[in-house]
Amino acid sequence: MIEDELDPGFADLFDPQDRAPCELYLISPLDVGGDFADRLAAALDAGPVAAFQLRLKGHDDHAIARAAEPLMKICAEREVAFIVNDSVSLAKRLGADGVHLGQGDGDPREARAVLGPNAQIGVTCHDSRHLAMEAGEAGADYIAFGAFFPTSTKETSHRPEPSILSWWSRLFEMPCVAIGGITPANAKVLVDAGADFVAVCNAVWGHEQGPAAAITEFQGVLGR
Ligand SMILES: Cc1ncc(COP(=O)(O)OP(=O)(O)O)c(N)n1
Ligand SMILES: Cc1ncsc1CCOP(=O)(O)O
Ligand SMILES: [Mg+2]
Repeated sequence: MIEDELDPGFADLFDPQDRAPCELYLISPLDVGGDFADRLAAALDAGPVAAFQLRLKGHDDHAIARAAEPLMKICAEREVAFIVNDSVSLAKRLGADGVHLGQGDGDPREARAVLGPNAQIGVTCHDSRHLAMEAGEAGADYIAFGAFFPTSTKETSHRPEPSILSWWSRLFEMPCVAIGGITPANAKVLVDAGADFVAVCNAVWGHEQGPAAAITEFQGVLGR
């Protein structure tokens, strides 16, 4: 595989185990109505969370902006980064901390020009080392690999091996996010491989005992 040939062989340049502890990156459910604001607050109060991504589909910007307002406040009060999925213009309009871009969601360079130097810009890289290096060159702040495990949250067609996280974290300081079907029961392999963040949706919002219980369970497996 051509991408494997890009590995220059500096296998132990950085040890993934020496990186900062892995942190939680929460992805919103598609419906943030009803009591979701209370559920978000409960989740964020249950343990450290680095970032929350508002991931809504099929709504116009006005509706997303209305939904975002109380959630942004909850995040800001707890110093949790508020990331908008898909839309640079919406991230700008909301004054969000950053934007997450898929491969079809726009160019990180244009996002930087619009959002400025302090914005967090993340880029989906599926299972591709090539896309990850491209995103790094384009000025991304983090790259995301996935889906590592089966998920019903999104249709996915890429299934990286955890070793892609080790490869990345040995060579680059830029943080890498692992996403896709991650639960407290399967996260450890990604943490040990070098994930800087695990991005999670269903394991938190769909947890039988509620989101706070999920956050507590994740805390038990995020240490290296
Ligand atoms: C942290 C993180 N990683 C990956 C994705 C997926 O982004 P994308 O490929 O654009 O798919 P959608 O989420 O837009 O359906 C993400 N949102 N966040
Ligand atoms: C948005 C996204 N991108 C790749 S997998 C995925 C879904 C993550 O949600 P879950 O943690 O429920 O699998
Ligand atoms: Mg997208």
